[in-house]
Amino acid sequence: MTAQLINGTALSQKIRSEVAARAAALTAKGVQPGLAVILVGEDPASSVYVRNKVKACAEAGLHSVLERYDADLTEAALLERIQALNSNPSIHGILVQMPLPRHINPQRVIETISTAKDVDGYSVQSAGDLMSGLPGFLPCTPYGCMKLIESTCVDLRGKHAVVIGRSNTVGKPMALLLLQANATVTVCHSATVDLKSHTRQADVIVAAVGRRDVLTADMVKPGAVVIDVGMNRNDEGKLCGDVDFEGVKQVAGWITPVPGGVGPMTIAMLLVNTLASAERTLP
Ligand SMILES: Nc1nc2c(c(=O)[nH]1)N[C@@H](CN(C=O)c1ccc(C(=O)N[C@@H](CCC(=O)O)C(=O)O)cc1)CN2
Ligand SMILES: [Mg+2]
Repeated sequence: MTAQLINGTALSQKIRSEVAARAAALTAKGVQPGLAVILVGEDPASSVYVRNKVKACAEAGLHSVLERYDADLTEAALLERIQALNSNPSIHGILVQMPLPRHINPQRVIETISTAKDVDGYSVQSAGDLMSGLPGFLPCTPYGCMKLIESTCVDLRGKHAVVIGRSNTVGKPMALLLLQANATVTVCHSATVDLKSHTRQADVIVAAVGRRDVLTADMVKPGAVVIDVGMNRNDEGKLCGDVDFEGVKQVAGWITPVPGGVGPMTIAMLLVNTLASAERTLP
């Protein structure tokens, strides 16, 4: 058996076209959705991601501003910039690219972003909204993973989903979203005893650890849906996920590749959130 590929690049393109159509309609009503992207420092990967976000905005008809600062920007100066963007009516979403330099407290930064503009869905309020089933911005990566799972047409109701990883940005919100979709959810992590005994029972596995080969073929039930959030480098320096793709695709029913799976969906869902934020400003 060979798994069917879940193509995140194709799905993200489709979502971005839908965003473009809705953004055009909103712009015609006098509200062009606007995103502010803040990058502090010179991290090469982060520079690529913010460039891709700005480009994705332009392609979908969203207006964006990119603010780049040197790595020695003070936390106070960054908070001041965020406050200015909070009160700028042409900006509907504010995003501070992570990771930040070590002298800046990321939680303080995130909490300074107005909840109404927290399109990364990282704030305590957004997390609480998700926890409570209230409307709010969903964090882009787990939101994208849900869209990838939906695209398989596998009904999550009553299914066993195993999330490997418990980060605030992926693992925990992922578990809540799967729960909301009526799956039975297990969260595994670094202290989990016998990870394989859990994953072997799973109909859906989301691997979000940040370490390659966390999930191998012997750990997967035949036919399972496997979503790989990892972004690592193999011995040849090639990008790879947390899943042993070549092995697991022989067993799984569906699988996301890296690259071309979850990554592109993160940016697509950022556009969805920014558009939704702008739509909320209409009377
Ligand atoms: N404020 C935020 N910071 C960070 C986030 C985030 O959602 N908000 N997520 C990551 C980085 N990230 C977006 O910011 C991101 C990472 C990867 C991709 C992506 O498309 N990856 C490609 C491969 C790219 C490559 O070749 O290097 C893929 O998987 O196909 C998009 C967005 C951390 N920081
Ligand atoms: Mg807040």
